[in-house]
Amino acid sequence: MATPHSWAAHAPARVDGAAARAEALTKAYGQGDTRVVALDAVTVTIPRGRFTAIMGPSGSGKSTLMHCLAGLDAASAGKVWVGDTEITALRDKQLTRLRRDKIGFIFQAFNLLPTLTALENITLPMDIAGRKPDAAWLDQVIDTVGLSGRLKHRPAELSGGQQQRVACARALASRPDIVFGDEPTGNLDSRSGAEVLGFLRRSVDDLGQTIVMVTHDPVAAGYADHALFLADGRIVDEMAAPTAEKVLERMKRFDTAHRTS
Ligand SMILES: Nc1ncnc2c1ncn2[C@@H]1O[C@H](COP(=O)(O)OP(=O)(O)OP(=O)(O)O)[C@@H](O)[C@H]1O
Repeated sequence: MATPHSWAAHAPARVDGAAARAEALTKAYGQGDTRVVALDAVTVTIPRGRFTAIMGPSGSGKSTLMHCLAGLDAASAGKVWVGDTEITALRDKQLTRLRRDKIGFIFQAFNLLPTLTALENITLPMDIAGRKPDAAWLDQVIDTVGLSGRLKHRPAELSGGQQQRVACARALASRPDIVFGDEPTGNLDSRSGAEVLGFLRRSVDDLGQTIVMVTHDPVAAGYADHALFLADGRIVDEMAAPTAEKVLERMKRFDTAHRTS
């Protein structure tokens, strides 16, 4: 399977600054004896116009990091910025607006509305926000996801991979600054997963999108420009131009460390 070979080969035109960043980001759940530190003073920068994969063993804090960077979960300490906006300083209403206008989400479950067509699902968040989609951009997104012939179909008439491509198009339709994916291929067979990952890759290369994806799958991480590795709530390693093989090797070292600790 083709995976990106080098960072430079996939560099899009727009690679200026940080799409998001965190400084000493700490997230703890619970109190006293039941307190769990899911993120322990994480400092990280998500580069604009790149595809970043977040990897690590189960329970290492991947989803928590994504949720805090996306403003879905509040930090216990530290600061988070999306673009130039410090989201840890925003009130709920401002945060909701920022999430709606600047961030796209793709989840493991496709979360499509069964009664709406593919096209209606894609434009739903913008319809709710009372915003008109940019027609040229929407055409480009639909073209990139390869759904042009299926826009009138309802989710039940689409394969899992096609449904997730609708969810990808929905995340991109409002032209967000950053798209977060939490195991976006977790419910797909490997062929459908490859389709979705290929689309995410193209949205970075052709549309200049910024993507952050949490995944367990080394093959999925091989589509990214850059992988971050979390363990016990800390970033313990980074890898430029990851390949499935290199990521698998790195993940095996976690297993060994776990067995010997
Ligand atoms: N709502 C919560 N309440 C209490 N503890 C939580 C909560 N959410 C996460 N945790 C704990 O925080 C730690 C990090 O969880 P997180 O879901 O971020 O890990 P992960 O790397 O995404 O795991 P997985 O790969 O299994 O999805 C874990 O120990 C988890 O049990």
